[in-house]
Amino acid sequence: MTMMHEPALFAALDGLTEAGQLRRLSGAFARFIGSVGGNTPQLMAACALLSELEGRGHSCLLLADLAAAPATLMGWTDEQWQPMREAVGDWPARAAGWRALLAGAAQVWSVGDADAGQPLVLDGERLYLRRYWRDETQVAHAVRSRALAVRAPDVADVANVRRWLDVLFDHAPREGGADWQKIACAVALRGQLGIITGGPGTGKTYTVARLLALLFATEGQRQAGMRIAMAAPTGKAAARLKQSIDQALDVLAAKVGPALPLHELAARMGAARTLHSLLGARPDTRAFQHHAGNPLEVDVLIVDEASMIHLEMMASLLAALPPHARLILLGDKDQLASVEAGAVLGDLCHQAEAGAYDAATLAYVAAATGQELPAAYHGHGGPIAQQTVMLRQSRRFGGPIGALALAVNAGDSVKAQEVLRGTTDGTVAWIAPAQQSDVVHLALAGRAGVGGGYQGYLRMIRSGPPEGAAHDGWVVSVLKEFEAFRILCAVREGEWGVAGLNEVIEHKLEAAGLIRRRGEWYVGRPVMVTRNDYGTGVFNGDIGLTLADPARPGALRVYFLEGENIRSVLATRLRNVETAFAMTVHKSQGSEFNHTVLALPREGGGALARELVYTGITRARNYFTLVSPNPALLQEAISQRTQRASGLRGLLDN
Ligand SMILES: Nc1ncnc2c1ncn2[C@@H]1O[C@H](COP(=O)(O)OP(=O)(O)OP(=O)(O)O)[C@@H](O)[C@H]1O
Repeated sequence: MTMMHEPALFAALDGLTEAGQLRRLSGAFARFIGSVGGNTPQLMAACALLSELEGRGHSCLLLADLAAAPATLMGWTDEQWQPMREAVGDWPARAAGWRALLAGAAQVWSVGDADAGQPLVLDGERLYLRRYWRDETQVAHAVRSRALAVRAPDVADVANVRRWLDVLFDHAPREGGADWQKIACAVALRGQLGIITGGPGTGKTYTVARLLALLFATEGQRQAGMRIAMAAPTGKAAARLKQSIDQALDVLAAKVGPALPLHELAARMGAARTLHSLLGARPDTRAFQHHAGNPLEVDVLIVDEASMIHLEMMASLLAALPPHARLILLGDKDQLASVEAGAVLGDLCHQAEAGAYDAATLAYVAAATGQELPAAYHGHGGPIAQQTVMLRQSRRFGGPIGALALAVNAGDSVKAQEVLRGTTDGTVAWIAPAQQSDVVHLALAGRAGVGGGYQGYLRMIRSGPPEGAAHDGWVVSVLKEFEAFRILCAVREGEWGVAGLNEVIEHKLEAAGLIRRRGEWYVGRPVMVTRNDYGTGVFNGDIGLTLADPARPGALRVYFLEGENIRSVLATRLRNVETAFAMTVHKSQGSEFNHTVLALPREGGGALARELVYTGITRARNYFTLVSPNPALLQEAISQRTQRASGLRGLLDN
């Protein structure tokens, strides 16, 4: 049956799609929902918005947002919004009005009522696609029960913990004050969940290596069979985690000597894996081999770069973890959230800055570390806050890059501009207003006095391996040289996006004689994998370099660096890849480059926010260059925060 309102509403949805403001999928979803039950224009409009928001990373639609200002929420102009507004007619101005309306729809399950498996879920003041509601509820439940499983260690145990902590952290923090690293270890030790957040170089891996040693030291007989696994969302981040932990354990082993067999611990840990591989991803299905019915065989699981984990993955991970196992999440809560829906780490850490530690935690921390936390960190933060510690002092990020990251994170664009303009030692530079040719120049030769640029690794490729050098060793050095520099884009499309910049950079490198393009594949082409491919063992986000195959004249192979090792795949076997001289900030998470260039576009279009700029800056190890055609845009980006609608915080705090 065609309803009276449908033609106008369909036209409005199509209009928004054509204007690039609505995914085709969102319009189709609204139509689908309208076709499977009684249909009102309000319900269909809400569905289109819900689906659109899901595509932008939100896990639900807040009815208050729906009632207040959908155009602002969606970033639409009044003109773009009006046709939909008119087609819908009566638009309730209060969340309660929407709630009553949606609760009456046959396609919506109101939590608490009899469940008939409807596709939409109304939970309080939030409307969900069922899958996200289920994932969110499961994550909240699993995380809470882990956090609540805090053991109250007896006095002798706490004394033992304190003794070991004093051995493992044998000097006071540099700037005085609380030793958050030590506190993080103590807190993570007492339960099945430990969340350690902090910016780059604040010692997350340093701390977790000590936590492992502490576990090893305090578990007594149980340590012998302790199964430890390490994972991260990407292969690169996993390899980095493994490398840092191994190094930290080496240093520690030398320090503690035979009192603790740390080499044995390191040997027992094995490689770090991607979450996909840990959970046993299978081609063509979202289901994993490991789940509640077939849990992972681990006692301790350390997961790095947790800000990149999306809601569905977190739900799968928690489901697959046996109840007795300890989960340690490491990550920077201020980084960009996952591309897919959810901002799980941000939600879990929403009280991390404040601490909000209750009396029991404060007493335990005092007993286990000898530290009385200042009143500013006291509170009633709920179970997750008790198991969360934020590391606040960066060891690597002093100087202008650190100051810039701090200013951006604090939303202080005046300070950020001061650092960008006032830095004279070359560590930070701002090219604005910039031309595309400025980026091209950086891509070729880097910045004067600072270096970088792609000519270094391309020259190494042209010269080939030195006499007598092993091929694999040479490939590692070429890959490392390539990894020293990267151009990051805030957006995908347009002159200042990934596609536009890759095109002009390739052109320039070819004109300079550094690459010779013969069709899609050529020697020196950096590529990024855009889809998991189980056949070849490459995963979304992996970055490789194309080189001649030493075993097959004329053939090309793509080499991927993992720690000190390489993996390679014949170029012709890789289907879902794109050129990666320039890549998005999103895809750069989990990586760091000696010199990082961040290119902002001419206009923001709602895509730019503080988290994106912060994530871009913190990818730089020693040098950072900001390139922007429109200097005013930086301020706009810094003032905007990414807010993702989710019910997770509420569920966690209840
Ligand atoms: N308490 C400390 N004393 C001495 N050195 C430290 C301490 N904490 C961290 N470091 C050193 O600082 C550097 C950064 O630490 P680490 O790699 O653990 O930081 P991170 O937070 O894991 O960084 P990333 O964000 O890159 O993962 C390392 O070289 C580490 O050895």
